[in-house]
Amino acid sequence: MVLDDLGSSLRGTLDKLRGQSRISEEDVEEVVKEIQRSLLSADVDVSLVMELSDNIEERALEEEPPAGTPARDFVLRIVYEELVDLIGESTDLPLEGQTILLAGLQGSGKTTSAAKMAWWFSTKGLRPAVIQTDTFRPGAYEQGKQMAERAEVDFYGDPDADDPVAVAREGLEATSEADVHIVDTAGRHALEDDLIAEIEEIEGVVEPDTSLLVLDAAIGQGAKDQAAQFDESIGIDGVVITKLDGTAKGGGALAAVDQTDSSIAFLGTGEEVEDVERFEPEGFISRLLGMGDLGQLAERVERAMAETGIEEEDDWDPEDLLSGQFTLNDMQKQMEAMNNMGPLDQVLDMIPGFGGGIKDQLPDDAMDVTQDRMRSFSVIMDSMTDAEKEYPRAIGASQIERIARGSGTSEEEVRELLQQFKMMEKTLKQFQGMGSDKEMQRMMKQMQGGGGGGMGGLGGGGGGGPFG
Ligand SMILES: Nc1nc2c(ncn2[C@@H]2O[C@H](COP(=O)(O)OP(=O)(O)OP(=O)(O)O)[C@@H](O)[C@H]2O)c(=O)[nH]1
Repeated sequence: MVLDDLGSSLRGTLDKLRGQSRISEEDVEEVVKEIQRSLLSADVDVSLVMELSDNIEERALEEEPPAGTPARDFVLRIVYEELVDLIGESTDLPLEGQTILLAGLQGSGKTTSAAKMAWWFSTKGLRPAVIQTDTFRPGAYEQGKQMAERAEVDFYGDPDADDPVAVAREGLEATSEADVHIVDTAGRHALEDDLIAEIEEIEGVVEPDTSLLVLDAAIGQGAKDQAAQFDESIGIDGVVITKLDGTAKGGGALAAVDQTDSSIAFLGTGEEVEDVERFEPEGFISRLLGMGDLGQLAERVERAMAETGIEEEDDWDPEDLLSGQFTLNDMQKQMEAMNNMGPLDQVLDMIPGFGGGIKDQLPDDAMDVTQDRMRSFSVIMDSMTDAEKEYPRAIGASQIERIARGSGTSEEEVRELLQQFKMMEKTLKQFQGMGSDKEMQRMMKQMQGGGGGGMGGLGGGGGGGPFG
């Protein structure tokens, strides 16, 4: 993830300010250096880094912290505001009928992103269609068609055509019932004149509401020139950063955003159609700074529940993870849903207060429930009584023996299940009171509004002793 490194290094630096009420010039310098180091190693353009760090330095030294605000919170608020300012708002994409044109170099991820975005719009209740105008790359038609099938959205393309402009025109007609049209275009190795002329023609026919530049997160400094050229020919309104699952960088894309004076629309985080996130600057930066991002978590949970078949009335949301209301009876459902949400590591990062060090104190396998283990757990649970599932702590040796016999497993496996339950319960209890949606909003308000009090959840404050 872009700037992933920034969160942990910055937290370390900021933690040194804990307990201080005033901030010295050296402290500010250290924070600023840490930010520069992280941003530069994520390929962020040098001039952007300098601008950001100058602003932070100036404000931290010149602004007067509101009375009673600890130095750490004050600096953190400035860093947060300046990062929001640098990264900007998310590209405006209203949830209504519109046409989106995708541009980018070969292999940047346009075809994949077209299907992902269409999928995203479909989850918002719209009817999207993908129009594949890439008549240049053999296989683009088939790939686009398959991805659109996976996303369960309309698709138009013509494998035998050689005029992309005609395909664009026919595609819009053929998919006139769709609300959102996403027009994929051909990429070339580099920006060649014929590519530019072609995309200008397509743009003329399609008349997009929004033109997005698709960039591979690993692009680095080259992003700037590319963005400038596309911007000049068709006008770029936003950027889609792809392959963020494969690199810790992505800063190059920020230069493209800056160059085109645009914003980030979507982030691509994998090869599947669901591996897409609408870019949300506040959530993104909160996550980056270790404040968690409950918005994203809620969206993932919603999706995971749909896949697991957990009904709405089961009422399982991230708050349940934080509330400590946890029995063996529902552990199974939660494990399945969690498994569907992706690596638990990432999920935990989204919970406020969790990014800040507590996770590092957990044994590696604390919550590592593989599918095999889950299967064997569910066989064991089938041999338990309802009361045992409600109150697993009351299960004694003779019951363990009975359950093992009944489920055709060993006593050791039953103990392992109970151990897992205890670990999860204990871990979840640690979150209790550390963060909730309201708490998160309160923290954000404090950061934005400059109220006193502490950023309680940050830096892994509360929690009590984890596993020994
Ligand atoms: N891991 C990962 N792979 C991605 C992502 N987005 C795209 N890819 C992969 O990157 C490769 C290129 O993606 P395409 O969507 O074909 O790129 P394109 O820009 O349409 O390529 P051209 O049609 O040749 O211009 C494919 O193998 C995709 O599966 C992503 O977010 N993560």
